[in-house]
Formats: sequence, structure tokens, C-alpha cells
Amino acid sequence: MKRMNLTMLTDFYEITMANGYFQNGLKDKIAYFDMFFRKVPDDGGFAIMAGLEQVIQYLKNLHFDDADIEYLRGKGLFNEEFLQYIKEFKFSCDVWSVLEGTPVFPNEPIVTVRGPVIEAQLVETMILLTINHQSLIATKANRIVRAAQGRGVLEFGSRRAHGYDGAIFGARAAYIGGCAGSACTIAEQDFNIPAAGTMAHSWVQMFPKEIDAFRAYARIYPDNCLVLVDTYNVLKSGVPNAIKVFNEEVVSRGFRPKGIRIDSGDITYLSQKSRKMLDDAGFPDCKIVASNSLDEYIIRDILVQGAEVDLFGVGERLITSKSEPVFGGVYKLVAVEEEGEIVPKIKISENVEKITNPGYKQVWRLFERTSGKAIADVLTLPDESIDDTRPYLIFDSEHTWKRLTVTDFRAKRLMTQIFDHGVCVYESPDLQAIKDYCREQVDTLWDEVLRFENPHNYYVDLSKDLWDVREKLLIEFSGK
Ligand SMILES: Nc1ncnc2c1ncn2[C@@H]1O[C@H](COP(=O)(O)OP(=O)(O)OP(=O)(O)O)[C@@H](O)[C@H]1O
Ligand SMILES: O=P(O)(O)OC[C@H]1O[C@H](OP(=O)(O)OP(=O)(O)O)[C@H](O)[C@@H]1O
Ligand SMILES: O=C(O)c1cccnc1
Repeated sequence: MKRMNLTMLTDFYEITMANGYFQNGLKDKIAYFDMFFRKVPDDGGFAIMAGLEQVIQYLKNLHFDDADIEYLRGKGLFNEEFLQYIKEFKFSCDVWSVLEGTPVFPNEPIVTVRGPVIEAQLVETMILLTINHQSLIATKANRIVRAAQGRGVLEFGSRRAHGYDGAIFGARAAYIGGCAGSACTIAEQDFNIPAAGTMAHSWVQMFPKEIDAFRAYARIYPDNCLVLVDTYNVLKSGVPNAIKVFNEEVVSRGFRPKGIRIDSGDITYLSQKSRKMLDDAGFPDCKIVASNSLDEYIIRDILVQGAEVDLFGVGERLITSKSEPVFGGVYKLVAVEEEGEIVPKIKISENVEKITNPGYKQVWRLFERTSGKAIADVLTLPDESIDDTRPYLIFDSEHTWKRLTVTDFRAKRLMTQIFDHGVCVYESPDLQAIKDYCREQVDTLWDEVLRFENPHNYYVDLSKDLWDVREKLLIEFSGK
């Protein structure tokens, strides 16, 4: 997986445009592209940035091999000198990115690529698909984990993921978002994500009776005994059989049983009744795992109803982000260099939300010093600095009379340089550190931003200087 060359995983138009740039003498023209998104999935208040490590691996390995060149030559569309050029090119762009695990908001750059337009354009598809996918799943997982209010969430979705990389990178993203582990075994091999699980209905069905299945399992795993109790009847057979086997095969060997799993029916009712039966039998420490098409809304509901669940197994609705399966990250040209000078570019749309923020930019996050909470993000010109020792005025870019003077705050730059002229200058932390960072950073958001319904619209504002640049371009290009 790590060595896979995905250079040809690019939209065909990136290559036809590259050939066109080459033939128009624009080969060395320096362009700036921003990746950003316009809407948080599920109408949430924020998203979680994920996927950078895989983008780095892809960019480090970017090259066309002989078979790629041969294939492209066979299309009969591309100039020979262009083919020679892409055969020999080495990635030489600068890349800046918001780090994985960071909460991010609509309309702010999360990745910026600067370099020869052919290269910077070519990488659009892979940067978008990688970050769109993992950010989508990390964001969904974070919602589900928050709904579980401190109870563990295991990612059970591999079998229903959209392809094998959807499963593996989905498990990675789910872990960043806060899942405690995954049923995806290879995810532990590749990323150290704790692989965990229970048993399938087939195990129970393979034996003449349910109790034989539990017994056989307990004899092999007396120290890790968790049984699935809903194959026949949870309260009449599953839980009584589990209790019998826990006593006969687990406690008798000096161990404590781990738990039971309920995978159908009314989870609140069945978990409450099961809890009582386990407690009465002397197993208050025996955990109850629930699964069955769960998501953040069902988990929230059943906890409000008083369900006695300790751990949730969540598959299809997490790994596919079923309720909103698209993270609409886009990649837009924001500037070019003319004789060493950065010239901002804008894309105008009738739809105000689709007007791009022009120019090469910095992203800042302002935190209240007393509470540590995030107040707003501010986009600035590259050479601007936000002085957090003085009051700073933020204002809404569309409704400019909405303004706020921020005092007693700390300003933090959100973008880190990842590539410097094609050389990777950043090393990804291990996944546990990314996950911990994500939890800390989500904790800096106010409850109003965290809530599922009608979250507060977190401010992403432009500095006055950047706003002026945008206004000037809007007037120049809108013909008004
Ligand atoms: N108390 C509850 N409140 C809200 N939703 C629940 C509750 N208990 C279970 N659910 C959810 O209801 C949905 C349907 O579950 P149910 O077990 O009734 O149907 P099913 O999946 O068709 O069952 P089976 O697996 O037996 O065919 C699932 O998404 C499940 O998570
Ligand atoms: O419902 P999800 O959120 O996707 O969680 C994963 C589901 O996958 C398994 O079912 P499956 O029927 O595939 O196998 P099983 O026989 O082990 O239940 C498991 O029992 C869960 O129901
Ligand atoms: O381990 C489990 O219980 C499990 C794993 C994958 C899918 N469903 C359940």
C-alpha cells in the first residue's frame, strides 16, 4: 500500500490541461491552489481534517513510469516533448496544510499547493479524494463518539466499506475521530489501531445449541469471553446461557467474563433487562456491547431512554457516512506569480457562497486566553501577522457591520509547511498522537459549535487587507 504509485490516479483533464500548459509556454508558471470545503456534512458545526499522511506518501512517490508514458503516447493526444517532460519531472511544489485531527471550518484553506502549474494541477484529484474521504469519516466518527458520551465506540464497518481502501483508511480516520478500536485487522498491522471484536451469529449457529457455542468459546478464551446473545432469544436463552457459561467456564478458571453483545431488537429494553440479570448473577463488571445499524442519533436516543450499554459497535453508517456521504472539498486556483510577484485570482459566482477567497493566504485561529476556547478563524495575506498583545477587530465578510473586537486572545497559525520545493519537511506523528490532538482541539470548541442541531456558525473571517484584495477583484471582474 505504502509503495503504490498512484500518479495516474488523476482526472484525465489534468493531463490534457498539463499538455496544453506545456505547449502554451506555461510549463514553469507558478500557481497557487487552495483545497477548502463549503459545507460541513450532516449540517454539523465543524469537520475534522484527516488524510494528510496518505497525501504525503502519494506526493513523495509522484512519477510517471515507462508504462504510463507508453499508455499516454497511445492516446495520440500528447506532444512528444510533453511526454518527455513528464517522464523526467520531479515533484517540486511547496505544500502547506492544516494538521490532521484539527477541527476545520467551511471556506478556509486546509491545504495550499504552490508550484509549476502542471504539477500543482495534476495532484488535485488525489489530494481531494484522500482528504475528502478521511475527513468525512473522521468527522462522522467524532459525532458518533461524542453521542456515546464517554462510552467506547468500536468501528465495525469494513465489510460494508466502499472498497478495501475505504475500509483501511476509513478505520484510520475513525480512530482519529475518536473510535477506541476497529474490527479491521490490517488497520492494526498498518496503523497500530487496536483490533478488537466479539463473535458472529455463524459461531453460535455452528453448534447444536447456543450454550454449546458459548461453552466452546469460553474454553478457548476464558480471559476474554464476550458472547453474542441475540441469535435465538436474548432474555430467554442468550443471557441465561451466558451467565451459566460465565460461572462454569470462566469464573471457575479464575477469570471474569468480559461481556455480552446485543445485535437486534430494542436495545434499550434488552440492555436494561440484561443488565439486571447480569448484576443479579454477580456480574456487574460484565460489559454490554450494542450493535445494529447504529449512528449518532440512535446512540443519543437510546442513552436518553436509559439504555445500559457500555460499548457501541458501529459499522455501515460510520464507514460510509451514510447520512451524508460526500465531503465536498474543492481545489481552486487562487493566485499565480508574475515576475516573482503573487497575483491573486478569484472565481466569481452568482452564488455568493461559491466566490473564492483569492490569493495566497495564512489561516489563524484565535483562542480566548481565559477559557482556551476558539473564538474565530481569520484568513490573512501571507505577510500579515496577527498581534495578540493588542485588541483585534474581526468582521463578517458579507455583512461587514457585524464586527467584534477581540481582546485577551492567543493567535495560532493553522498551516504547517509540508513540502519545500518538492522536499518533504514534515514527519507525520503516530496515529495515537493525532487522535489525542483531535480530542484536545475539539475540546477548544464551544458547546454551541459542537451541538448536532443548528450549531453556531463559527466565524471564518478575512483580515481587512485580504478583504480589500477580494473586494477589488470582485469589482474588477464582475464588470460593475
Ligand atoms: N430503543 C431504541 N430506540 C431507537 N432505535 C433503536 C432502539 N433499539 C434499536 N434501535 C435501532 O432500530 C433499528 C432497527 O432495529 P431492529 O432490531 O428492530 O430491526 P432489525 O435490524 O431489522 O432486526 P433484526 O436484526 O432482528 O432483523 C436499528 O437501527 C437499531 O439500532
Ligand atoms: O450494523 P452495523 O452498524 O453495520 O454493524 C456491524 C454489523 O455487522 C455484523 O452483522 P452481519 O450480519 O454482517 O454479521 P453477523 O452474523 O456477525 O451479525 C454485526 O453483527 C453488526 O450487525
Ligand atoms: O467483532 C464483532 O462483533 C463484529 C465485527 C465486524 C462486524 N460486526 C461485528
